[in-house]
Amino acid sequence: MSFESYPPPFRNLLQPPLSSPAQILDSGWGALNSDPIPVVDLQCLELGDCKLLEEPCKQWGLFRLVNHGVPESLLSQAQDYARTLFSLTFESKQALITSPLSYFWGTPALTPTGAALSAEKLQNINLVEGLNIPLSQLPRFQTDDPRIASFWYVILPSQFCFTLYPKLFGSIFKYITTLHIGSWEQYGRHLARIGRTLFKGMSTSLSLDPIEYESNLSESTGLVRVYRYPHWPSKYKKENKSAWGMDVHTDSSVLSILNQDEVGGLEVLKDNQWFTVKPIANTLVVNLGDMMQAISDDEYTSVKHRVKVNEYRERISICYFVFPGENSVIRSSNYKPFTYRDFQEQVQKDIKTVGYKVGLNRFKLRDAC
Ligand SMILES: O=C(O)CCC(=O)C(=O)O
Ligand SMILES: [Fe+2]
Repeated sequence: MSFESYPPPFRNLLQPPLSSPAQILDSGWGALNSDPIPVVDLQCLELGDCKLLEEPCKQWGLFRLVNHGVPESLLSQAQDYARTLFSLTFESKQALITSPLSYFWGTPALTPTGAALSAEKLQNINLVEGLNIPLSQLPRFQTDDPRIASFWYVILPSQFCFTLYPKLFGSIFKYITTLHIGSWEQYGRHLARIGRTLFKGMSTSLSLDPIEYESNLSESTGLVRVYRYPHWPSKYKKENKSAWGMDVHTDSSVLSILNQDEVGGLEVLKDNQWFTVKPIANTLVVNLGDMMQAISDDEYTSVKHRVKVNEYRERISICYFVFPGENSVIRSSNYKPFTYRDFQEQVQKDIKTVGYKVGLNRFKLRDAC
């Protein structure tokens, strides 16, 4: 572990990792069968079995996705690039990661331009660093650094790759690209495809109006957040201080799709009980966000979740988020009509003034409470 790669306020909290047994990712049906988290098979959904979404979306607001069609090598390749990128010094990350990408730390709450919302207004600093990648703005991105460019390419939907390839990348990157383009360009496409299929299944299951279905999920809003959580030294544990990578929250998205490495730390709340979402090889984790709860008129749940930092090892996770079109109006009987833009503005205001996100309750009709 290199201390220089961490934001200065994290450094005096860290100490060299204690040796820990190598962790091996659980895999196979045995691991899935002994796990309380519900499992959804994307292939069954593609064949039209939308009923299988009901219990996970209503009772949990979260499920594990299998048979998602993303090659395992692509999932781990993205994690490897993220690890390399975060191992750059803090100062290089600040200098190299420029608009439309952004580098943030201490909180996952960002302004619309991707900057971290002022940490002193937040209740707690979270032990997390992140890279924010708004997919539709990639054509503006330019860098010659092959480490960033190659990570970048993993995420990029294919149409952008081909348009930008000649303009953006230097000769080293061109070489790397030639070797890997076939697999890298698939990553962005796969996540958009999965989001689309899931939302279609949910809309069918909820009998949503097809016109609402079109406007409530806007692929052009898709963004990727890449996170690194440092390990948490045991001396702090002895002092009984708690350490969170991310405080309890709900996502503001329609859907969030998570690719996590083997370290683990994600927990979800169901019926007042916290459950660990342990890493299982070749599975993705899907969260329903606030927009999905509103679209479904509270039939589905925007799940409360949090991330604990690991005592021994840093963790990488990569999350794809998709939202409604900024100006498309969400109409449901429990909420006053609002757009995602209204919602975001309210969230930003609440974080600045009260220190946390109030969320959907701001839009709930009184009679519906
Ligand atoms: O890193 C994770 O496991 C979860 C990230 C998350 O909850 C978020 O980005 O909203
Ligand atoms: Fe989240």
